[in-house]
Amino acid sequence: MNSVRTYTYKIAGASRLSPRWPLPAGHALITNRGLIQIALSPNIPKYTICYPFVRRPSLARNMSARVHARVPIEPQSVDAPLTNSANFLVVTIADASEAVATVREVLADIDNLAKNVSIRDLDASFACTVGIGSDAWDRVMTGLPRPSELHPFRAVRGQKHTAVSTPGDLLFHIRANRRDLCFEFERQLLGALGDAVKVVDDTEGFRYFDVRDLLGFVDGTANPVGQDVEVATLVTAQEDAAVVGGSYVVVQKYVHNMDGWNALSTEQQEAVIGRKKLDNVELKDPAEGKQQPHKSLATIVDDNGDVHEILRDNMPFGNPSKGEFGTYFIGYSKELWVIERMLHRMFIGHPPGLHDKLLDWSKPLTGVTFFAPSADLLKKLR
Ligand code: HEM
Repeated sequence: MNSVRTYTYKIAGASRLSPRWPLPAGHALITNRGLIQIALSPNIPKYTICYPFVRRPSLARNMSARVHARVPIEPQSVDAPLTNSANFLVVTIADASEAVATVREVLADIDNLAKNVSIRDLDASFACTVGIGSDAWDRVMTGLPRPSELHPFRAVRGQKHTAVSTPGDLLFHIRANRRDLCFEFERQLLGALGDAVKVVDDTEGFRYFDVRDLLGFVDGTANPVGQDVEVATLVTAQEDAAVVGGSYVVVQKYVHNMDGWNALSTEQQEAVIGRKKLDNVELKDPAEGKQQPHKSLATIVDDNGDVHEILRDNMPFGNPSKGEFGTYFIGYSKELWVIERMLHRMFIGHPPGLHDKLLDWSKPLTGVTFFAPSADLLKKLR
């Protein structure tokens, strides 16, 4: 992947220069939306002001003073660490205009609601990320910019399996190392929302042994780490200057046919996933045109050879007494098309017809797309 990173800051009274991409390393660009983007190579520290500015060095001199007063755009806690417990709460918003007003109030104040709970154990890595669905965006975020790629989840119909599209206006991805913190936050949140919303799904996820899913495989290994998390998940001005710092979020609640899965040999299961079960070592990809494992179908390489990563925070869920065993898939990306292409390759197959065999034992019950705006954009609801 390209090693040049682009950071975006809000600055006061920015002037206008027409965007020119890609921005070379060590160059900065002032956009017409009051944002400055600075492309840095790894050997230039993050907060250095870089010269020359694109096109107009005289403007650069004027701007440098203002850049010192920059305020980094604050994302939501998309990059929160993997935790032991989580709730994936999906709700729809009632029709009444008072309902929208209540939702706006609660979302604008969500950081304070989170503080109520997180302070009670600062080591528990409590975080809540709010996602807003396509239809709800125009109702809730009135007067604020709309993410350019945001649209309702598009069902993907393969020959054998379908990625269904289901309702959902808001997602609350609640995470903590303590179940009681997730519970308490959800209690306060739903209390504040009252009958402005209707819960369509609330899945309680738990960490299972060494980060394994209920199929027995370590899940999350190929996630980006360190600075690559931000690169994979947060929209920059290159993708969409209006919603910088936000992230697309796709969720799907899968249930597994455990009897069928357990009837396979370990080698058959490993061929489905593309990794060894015990030590998690990656298997070699089969030849092009042959049945591909899950991990290869979910790897997106563009025409330039760049890999487009996403951040997953999948969680097992279930209830043995009801025969329920599942994986809640959640993927964050700065580009919605990346997750959509993964789904296409999984359900239609690559080549078409050779779908992801994981689906023969995993059925999605839901499918919803959201956009998690930056924390700054949420505060604009105040
Ligand atoms: C039943 C649901 C699913 C299960 C149990 C599951 C499990 C796994 C496992 C065990 C791995 C290999 C280890 C790792 O890198 O994490 C993996 C990789 C991956 N999965 Fe899934 N997955 C599921 C659904 C999905 C969906 C719906 C997507 C995307 C739309 C997805 C995207 C990925 C990606 C991007 C990788 C890493 C590929 C790589 O670069 O090696 N997964 N998954």
